[in-house]
Amino acid sequence: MTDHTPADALQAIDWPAIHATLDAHGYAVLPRLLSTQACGELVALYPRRGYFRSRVVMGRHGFGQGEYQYFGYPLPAPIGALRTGLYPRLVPLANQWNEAMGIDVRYPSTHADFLARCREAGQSRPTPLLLRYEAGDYNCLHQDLYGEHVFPLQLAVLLSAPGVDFAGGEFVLTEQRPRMQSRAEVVPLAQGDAVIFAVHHRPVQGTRGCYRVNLRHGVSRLRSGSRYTLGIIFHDAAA
Ligand SMILES: O=C(O)CCC(=O)C(=O)O
Ligand SMILES: [Fe+2]
Repeated sequence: MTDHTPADALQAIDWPAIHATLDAHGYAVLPRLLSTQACGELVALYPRRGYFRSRVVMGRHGFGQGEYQYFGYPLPAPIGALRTGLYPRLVPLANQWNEAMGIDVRYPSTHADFLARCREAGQSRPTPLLLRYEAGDYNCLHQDLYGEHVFPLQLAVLLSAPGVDFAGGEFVLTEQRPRMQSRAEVVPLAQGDAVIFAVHHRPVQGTRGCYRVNLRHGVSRLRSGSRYTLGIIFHDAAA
């Protein structure tokens, strides 16, 4: 979508189809959400420390191997626009999921109002991030929970070109169903593709009513090259 703004790209998406896919599988891919050029511009931010509030070396925390940096406020324009523009498209599904899971929380229709709710609970630090993996690096299965307030869907955009910039490094999701063994799903992504996925859990309709499955996501080991990702999480983090 080289000549389109993020707002145009979001406008062109068939959201009912995305919601149906998220309901069925817990994740959905938005092909070519970002152009090759936009991906390159985001990767180029990585060494520019002024954009970021903190850097995490994953190996120091047992999170895997590789590193990531959280953006500070104000977010770079394309990231802020994506976060603000995506949120209202996901609210109807987030509210349906909570209703189906018997969770009382409902989400306000604008991201500004949801961030205000986060802030009142002490969650005021921005969570969008850039991740960088080199050969041998990986991201252990995890959930991006940063406090009491959680928006149930998040997004990751692959900024590098698989097969060109790197090999291996697949995006992986696992689902743990109650009293059952976990199931893994590998999500093939091209450069600029985004995957929307459940942060924590999602409802699944069974023969005897609705149950919750617990999701985790991570990245398999990079065989070679380097791989960058943009992560967009809608709740902010506690200090
Ligand atoms: O690098 C990836 O594909 C996964 C990034 C991630 O864990 C996230 O965006 O929350
Ligand atoms: Fe994550």
